[in-house]
Amino acid sequence: MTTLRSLTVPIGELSATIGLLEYLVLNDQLAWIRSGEGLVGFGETARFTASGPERFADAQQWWLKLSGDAEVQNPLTVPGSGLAAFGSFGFSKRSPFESRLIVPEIIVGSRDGIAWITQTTADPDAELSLASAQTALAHYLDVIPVAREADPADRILPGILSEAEWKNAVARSVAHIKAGELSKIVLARDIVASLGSPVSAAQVLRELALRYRSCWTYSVDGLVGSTPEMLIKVENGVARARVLAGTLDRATAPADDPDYPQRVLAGSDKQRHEHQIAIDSLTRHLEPFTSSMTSHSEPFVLELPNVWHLASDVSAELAPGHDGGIPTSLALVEALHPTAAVCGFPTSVAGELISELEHMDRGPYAGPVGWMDAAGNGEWGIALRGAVIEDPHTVRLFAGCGIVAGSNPASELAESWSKLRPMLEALDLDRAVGAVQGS
Ligand SMILES: C=C(O[C@H]1C=CC=C(C(=O)O)[C@@H]1O)C(=O)O
Repeated sequence: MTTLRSLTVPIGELSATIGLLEYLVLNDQLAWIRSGEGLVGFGETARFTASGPERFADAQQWWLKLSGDAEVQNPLTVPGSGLAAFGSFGFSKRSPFESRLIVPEIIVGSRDGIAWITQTTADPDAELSLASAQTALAHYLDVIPVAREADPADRILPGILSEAEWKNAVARSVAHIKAGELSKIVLARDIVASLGSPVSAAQVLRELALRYRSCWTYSVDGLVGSTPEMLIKVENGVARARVLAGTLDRATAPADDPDYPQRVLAGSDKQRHEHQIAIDSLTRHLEPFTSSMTSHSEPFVLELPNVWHLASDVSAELAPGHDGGIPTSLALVEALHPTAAVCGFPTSVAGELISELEHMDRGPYAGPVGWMDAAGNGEWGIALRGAVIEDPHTVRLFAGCGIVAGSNPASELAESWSKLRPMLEALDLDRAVGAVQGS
């Protein structure tokens, strides 16, 4: 294995209004942005790939060795500064999708008003200095951004299942739940954006990061989106999660009824049941790694531009493990994925039923996506409200819905469209939806 060298240098403050968004220029951009802050990566110095049930453990082993051997110069103590990797993991242990960790050549980071640049090289003779980092960054930024216009040939095509087939799968899920085999399953579907002119991933990311400022906008190797759900983040020994389950579409909400989300979402037994299963699964799996844990006693209503969600924030002090060390963010990801917000309960029964009823490989959709650093910190969202860019003209969008005994197939289908909307808007395809609905 090669030995990496990395240098981090603080840089002046970023633009207060757009922050890191000005660095979103490439189609193969690595990104993790919330409210203009986070990490943006350029180029690639090291990569790890794996699939199967051991993908998290293998990635962890690779990262510990790589970061342990690296020569790191980092004057900052900010999570994400110094040597760091972006990552995306497959949802299923049976998926052929290659989970990956990527160490970029350049990272521009920003957090709580502190900004920095990190350069990482595998070349033992390469110069590492602020000047070399700025030269490399300038080279990546030296592209003329092409503004993609909606193309008359743009189409939305049905995915693996037609709408009727997917509603049938929801009805079959409800029957399994009523038969007592499981209490919740999260059933997903895909649609395909077929584009007349090539997609601009950078433009999609900028649109998402501007519209969904409170979400985590991500981009790793063609997986792009803006997720409202934090699987786990670790910062200096403290873990935090944002659990979501329970959804209400804002597009069909009455304009003159401010209590509507509280009454219809927070007041719904069906939605609260769906949420409770998700929060229970997260806290049960996180608890063994903690010395104390706090969460809201009641879920709150999270308002996003497209939907309202029932949400619970969890925070926990991490306890040292058998080796005396605090668990890394990736170790927690391995323990927590897949939660009942994207799989169901019991996990194994729901997982089996998902493969039987969805008829598709989720790939990285609903898998962990994010970054980690050499100190064990990291932020791993759940790859929701996103898409896979399969080629410049083909983008596959995914959305899923928690199904419980009280679920109705037509309502779940409508809910899945509300979750597809962020990506459809970012692709300028939201007006084309009517053409495929009802297929
Ligand atoms: C599975 C998805 O959303 C999950 C997260 C929040 C709310 C959900 C729900 O209400 O069904 C889902 O559990 C998705 O967006 O594809």
